[in-house]
Amino acid sequence: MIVEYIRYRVPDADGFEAAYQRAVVPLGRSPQCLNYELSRAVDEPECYILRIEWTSAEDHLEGFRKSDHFAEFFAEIKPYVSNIEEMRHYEQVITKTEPTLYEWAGGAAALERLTEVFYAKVEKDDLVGPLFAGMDPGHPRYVAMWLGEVFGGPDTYSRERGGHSHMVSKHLGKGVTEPQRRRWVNLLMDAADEVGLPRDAEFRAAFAGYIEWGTRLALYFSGPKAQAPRPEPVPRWDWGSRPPYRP
Ligand code: HEM
Repeated sequence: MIVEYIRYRVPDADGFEAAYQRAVVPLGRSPQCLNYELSRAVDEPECYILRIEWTSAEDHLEGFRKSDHFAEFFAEIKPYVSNIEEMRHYEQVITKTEPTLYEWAGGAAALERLTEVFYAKVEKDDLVGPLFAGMDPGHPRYVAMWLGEVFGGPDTYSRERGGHSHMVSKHLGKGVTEPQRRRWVNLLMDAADEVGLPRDAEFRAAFAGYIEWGTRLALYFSGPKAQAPRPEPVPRWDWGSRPPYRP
């Protein structure tokens, strides 16, 4: 993640804020933008800072800047370009951070244990087993790499396995049914208990949230209406509205 700061000095506060209200719609829709915030200086109301979290500087410059979202965004804020005093990408050096879901889960070793136990169950299962007939022996490890990256660990899946589009393409045409999706979820949750993934409510809610979301996407991408995936970064999942409980 990289943070872009844009500092403005703008006399026309109302017009500027209204333009940004419109501009953040395409900005927020773009997959490269993780978050944004526009703030006004309390002691000097002409000064604004726009803070945008991007998945990476390259995703910002090569992905967002070349997308239709950028064209829409730029059309709104173009009149204020000459008011920019600084525009830079910043790397975080020191921050107050929560542990990632990856760290909380126990890192790569815990996720590899999880997927090993899970796929052993999958292979024996009458409903989902046939989908995985002839499965690549590396599959459990690849899925552990994917989960690790999603949950805030290293970007190994992107670097070694072709990232988001490769993962999605593996599901195309598989024709997964809703009962199969649900069985996949149930078996994964059983495996999570069996290998001792943390049982606290906050972790399990975030974990289940991603699994619910991810399996519903897998269902869609495996089905007849699926469109080929657009290039986009591996999704990142975090604690949501419940950070880890620490008494
Ligand atoms: C959160 C949900 C899911 C995640 C994170 C996930 C993850 C993955 C990943 C990373 C791959 C590609 C591995 C590689 O790099 O080769 C893959 C392939 C596959 N997934 Fe999923 N998946 C999910 C849901 C599902 C569901 C619900 C099903 C079916 C019930 C399913 C069936 C398959 C199959 C059949 C393959 C191809 C395996 C092969 O190469 O033979 N996935 N999945």
